[in-house]
Amino acid sequence: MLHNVNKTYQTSTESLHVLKEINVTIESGSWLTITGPSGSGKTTFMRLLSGIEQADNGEVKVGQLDATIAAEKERRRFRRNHVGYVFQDFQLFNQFDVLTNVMIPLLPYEPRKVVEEKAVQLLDMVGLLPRKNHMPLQISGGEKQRTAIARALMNDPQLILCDEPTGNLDLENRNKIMEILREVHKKGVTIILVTHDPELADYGDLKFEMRDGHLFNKTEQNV
Ligand SMILES: Nc1ncnc2c1ncn2[C@@H]1O[C@H](COP(=O)(O)OP(=O)(O)OP(=O)(O)O)[C@@H](O)[C@H]1O
Repeated sequence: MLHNVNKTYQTSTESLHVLKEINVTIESGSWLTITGPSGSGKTTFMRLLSGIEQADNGEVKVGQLDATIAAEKERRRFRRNHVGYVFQDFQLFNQFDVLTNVMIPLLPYEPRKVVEEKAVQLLDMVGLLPRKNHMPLQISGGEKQRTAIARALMNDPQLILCDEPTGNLDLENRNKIMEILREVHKKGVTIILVTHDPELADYGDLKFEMRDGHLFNKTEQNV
């Protein structure tokens, strides 16, 4: 839930008011899609939800976390335990194989054997078990994104933030990624998807558009 939220970035030369009076309530288990021009504030919105950034004012509450007042350490713990983040550019570690990339988020916290078993299960779910020992540079873009999704699911997140997850992919891979996200959503995970793809923008229970830092609810117009 975001209530009257503003976010400004301060650079050496200017103050950039990126999010303006954002108000939105997202029910647990829903699927929210956000479209909007480049630079309108979509990624910043996601960064507030994940607790990476903090708002200037207003309220940001995500599950049990009051991100407005929580300290950095608490926000990091919340992110680690409850949030999965999927990026357009995958953000895999090229020096580690697919399996290790998926294991990374949990490795510091659980026994290696347990982590590996879980990573193998998730790689199986996204259809990548045969690629588990490949390096990221040896797999396709679609496979990289499926690896990144498996990694994002390692902590059994209640919320998955997908920032243009299919932006670099062809139609076939886009559809595969969406199919996986749909399966995850069926299990009750909340999904927030930022996309420029008009077909994907039509997907979801809630449809919003970000324009110049304002978030507009487009849901009613589509029902
Ligand atoms: N750390 C930062 N410091 C200063 N300005 C920033 C910072 N991060 C983002 N901005 C600026 O804030 C504005 C919104 O950025 P944001 O990444 O949220 O947009 P976006 O809608 O996600 O764009 P795109 O669709 O291109 O990813 C942009 O003008 C960007 O240049």
